[in-house]
Amino acid sequence: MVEPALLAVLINPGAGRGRFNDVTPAVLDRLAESGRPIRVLDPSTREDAQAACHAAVADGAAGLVAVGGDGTVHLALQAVAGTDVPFGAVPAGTGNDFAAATGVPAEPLAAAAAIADAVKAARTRPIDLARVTSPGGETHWYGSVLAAGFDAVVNERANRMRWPRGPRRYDVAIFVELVRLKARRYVLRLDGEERRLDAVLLAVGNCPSYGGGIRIVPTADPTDGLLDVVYADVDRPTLVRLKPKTYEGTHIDHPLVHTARARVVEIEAEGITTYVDGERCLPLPVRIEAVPAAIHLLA
Ligand SMILES: Nc1ncnc2c1ncn2[C@@H]1O[C@H](COP(=O)(O)OP(=O)(O)OP(=O)(O)O)[C@@H](O)[C@H]1O
Repeated sequence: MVEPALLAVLINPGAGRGRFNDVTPAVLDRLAESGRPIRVLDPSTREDAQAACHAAVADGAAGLVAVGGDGTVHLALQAVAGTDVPFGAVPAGTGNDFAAATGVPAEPLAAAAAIADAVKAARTRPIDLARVTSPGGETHWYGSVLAAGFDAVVNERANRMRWPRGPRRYDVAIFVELVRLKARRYVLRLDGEERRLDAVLLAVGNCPSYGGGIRIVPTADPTDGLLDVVYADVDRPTLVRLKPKTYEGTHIDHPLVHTARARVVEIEAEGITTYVDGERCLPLPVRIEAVPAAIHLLA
């Protein structure tokens, strides 16, 4: 008898500061209700995790499931994008923005049950991804948001800092970068149409949010085949006042906050390394392309 193709499950035990580790066995039980043998991938480094995802896809897995937050989803997306291997997300991170935007149940066990059902019924939904390319041809996929302004600079500073640990590091990085805040000169090309602008904030969304519910690109829709862009040139007090509004996405009502939509977005500026799905990505300049139906979501 031929064994049915197995369901590969990438688990990030560090996601959500480990607070979902207790439910992992029950998540695996739910996934097993799909009737597929489960293969758990729990590599110890990000690089091993990436390699294990690619190997699972190359071996013809029936699906690849990421149990973790947006960083874990990001790793799995690099392997499933553009293939026929379906993808499932079980939200178990600090930020689960991709899962939230694509209609995945917020509760890990409910998400796992929905994936098992979808596998059994061979039911998937097409979801767009964005593909970022450097001038040298290096490419990365992302699901949620590319940050190329203040938020990217804050991430970069926080990553360089050794102290303090935990979320306090971000508070310190935000403070330092607010003090140093200055607009940068960008060249933005939207489907080839060039805009030269000064901005402190520039984000490109396939989905609306990052950072666990910050709706920085609130109009983004991962099923419309397009990317949404938000940029703003505001001073320090205005940026601080706009921050709480980003949770609702109402910052885009401010007259100095601009939105746009395109299939291909090109960005140039000096001294910025982009962040996608909360992960360090390519330095500018980059080209970002919306890729319709790049994954088949189990949900
Ligand atoms: N199996 C793994 N082993 C080691 N690192 C991993 C593994 N899976 C994912 N990672 C990395 O762990 C980091 C955090 O993962 P993720 O974003 O899923 O969790 P989070 O709790 O939402 O994130 P954060 O700690 O940034 O708040 C990411 O950089 C991701 O690439």
